[in-house]
Amino acid sequence: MKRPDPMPADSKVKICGLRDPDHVELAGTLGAAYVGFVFFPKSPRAVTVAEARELAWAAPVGLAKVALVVNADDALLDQINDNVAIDMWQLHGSESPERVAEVKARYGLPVMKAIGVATEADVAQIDSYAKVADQLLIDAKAPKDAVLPGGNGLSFDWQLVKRKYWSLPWMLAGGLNPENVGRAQNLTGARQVDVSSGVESAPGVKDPALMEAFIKAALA
Ligand SMILES: O=C(O)c1ccccc1N[C@@H]1O[C@H](COP(=O)(O)O)[C@@H](O)[C@H]1O
Repeated sequence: MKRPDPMPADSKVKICGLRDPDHVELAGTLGAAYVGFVFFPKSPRAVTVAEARELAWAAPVGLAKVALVVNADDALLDQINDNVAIDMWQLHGSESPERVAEVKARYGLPVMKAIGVATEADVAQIDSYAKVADQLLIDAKAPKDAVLPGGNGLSFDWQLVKRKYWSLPWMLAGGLNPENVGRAQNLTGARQVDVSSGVESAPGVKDPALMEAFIKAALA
């Protein structure tokens, strides 16, 4: 079905939580702009630094490799930075704006700050990060008892960010899948979308057919 408000030609897709080099290559071939590697041990998508190094090698030229960390200390960031050919940090914990600025200065790589949204008040705090981050990732706020701060396959009320303007690029995340991504893009105006659970057959297991369906739908 044709969309009433077609996405701009520069829509970008991030596939997060990849653990198989073949899937990294596939993501690039299918037209994803970013892949994410999760350095959070509690996640079913967690990879070691050594594994991520191999995954990064599998990425076709032009596919940006994003290191997802959660309240990581400098020791872990140094280890990743020294061993994995990453292009961007994704800070997905409760990092302060000051910590975002520190990470950016320490490594000279762009930083994408994830912000969990459930209410207008959450949306309001985005502005403090817009001053220091290179990109924003707007995700569903994790439930209080959740083990993971993201990657839970939960979406939020997209009306909260409908056609919002920030002075830097932002990415929509949280519970996206091949069926709902077009609607989410149309409603929010997001030019970038990120998915993890929505392209999996089981937690941590990416499904190539779902990856293809998602990327096609998001770039349509
Ligand atoms: O994917 C994970 O395991 C994860 C762990 C810790 C923090 C964030 C994580 N994933 C990110 O969460 C969002 C939404 O994911 P989903 O599509 O709802 O599963 C996405 O940005 C992932 O990068």
